[in-house]
Amino acid sequence: MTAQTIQRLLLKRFALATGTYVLGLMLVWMAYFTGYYHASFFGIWCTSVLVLFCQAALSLVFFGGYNRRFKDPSLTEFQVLVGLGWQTFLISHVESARGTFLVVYVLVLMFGLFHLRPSVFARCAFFALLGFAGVNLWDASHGRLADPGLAVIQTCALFIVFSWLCLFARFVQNSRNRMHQRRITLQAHQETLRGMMLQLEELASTDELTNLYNRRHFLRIATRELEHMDGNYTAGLALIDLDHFKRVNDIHGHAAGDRVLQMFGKIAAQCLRSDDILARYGGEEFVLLIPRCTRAQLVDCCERIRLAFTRVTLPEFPELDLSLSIGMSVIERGDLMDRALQRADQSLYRAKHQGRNRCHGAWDYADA
Ligand SMILES: Nc1nc2c(ncn2[C@@H]2O[C@H](COP(=O)(O)OP(=O)(O)OP(=O)(O)O)[C@@H](O)[C@H]2O)c(=O)[nH]1
Repeated sequence: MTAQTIQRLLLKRFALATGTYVLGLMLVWMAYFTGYYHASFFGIWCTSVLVLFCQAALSLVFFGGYNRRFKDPSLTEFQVLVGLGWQTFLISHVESARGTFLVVYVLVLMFGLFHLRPSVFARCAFFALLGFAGVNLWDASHGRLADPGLAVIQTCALFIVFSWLCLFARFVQNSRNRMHQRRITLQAHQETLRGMMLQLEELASTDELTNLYNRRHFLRIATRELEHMDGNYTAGLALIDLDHFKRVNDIHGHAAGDRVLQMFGKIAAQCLRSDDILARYGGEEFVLLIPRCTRAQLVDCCERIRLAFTRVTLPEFPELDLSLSIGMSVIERGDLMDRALQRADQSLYRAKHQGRNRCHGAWDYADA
């Protein structure tokens, strides 16, 4: 959850609390007009203004984002304590209706049930009980408590309800912790799965001998590249085939052949830019796609690869004489990959038949 989403939730919660205060005040005024709230009109008016003023000040804190500077940006404990303070103040002004207003204690504490740590919640409940008992004791000491027995029963009832709420708060907190733990475990599993997916994708797209892309992956990304091709540019395609590779295998063994294939991958990659796409097309044949490339640039690049490969030496096979042939084709916007590959293949065929160790472009024949 982002900080913004959390703040939006906190604002909603604060608005809910303010709405509850307004309803509470309406209840107090009803109690006043029905004769159950004992205060002067000025007194109840001042209390109402003060309650609304407190909420207005808190709204400045929340809507100004200052709540984020606190360790607990929801300011739940503070809000609950303020609510309990007002409730105790209300209780001290009602006598026969005191029992009716007890339910407001539960309402205020419910506000902190899901957010406060069990110990903090218990502290708030204790504060509420102390307030209620204190008001009754104060009234008793001033001879104003009409029914002391009822006050004792009410205090005991509050104690039982608060104890139950404390247990419930602990249960809620434990459930939340368990869910949090599960979410973390789930996230860790997701990370592992994502890593495994990446590994699988890499395995499925890479030729394990040369570490180059395989044919399937090349066709996928090359086709995508052609689809997004800019009409102002052409792309270069080359089919590269190692010359007399069968001989390498036959004379020096399969391991030597493998080393040569790996060497080619390394050497060719050194001659290319990072966005050029080189792949093993099959056996000792490779394919290269150079995005945004002119005919001249394609020839330059292929010649560079050809010459670099002829200079390759393997210390364990010093007598190896390596070369390769390349068939090239330029792709324009709207061209099909299959057709471009066919042109490059025909050029490669000609390069082979004209003596190998050379690069041939499809345009050489098209223009002729
Ligand atoms: N060592 C090794 N050899 C391979 C691999 N894949 C294909 N080959 C061999 O590559 C050789 C290809 O031979 P040919 O298709 O006759 O081609 P060539 O000998 O290079 O002849 P030209 O292409 O006409 O120059 C075969 O002997 C295959 O066994 C591989 O992964 N490792």
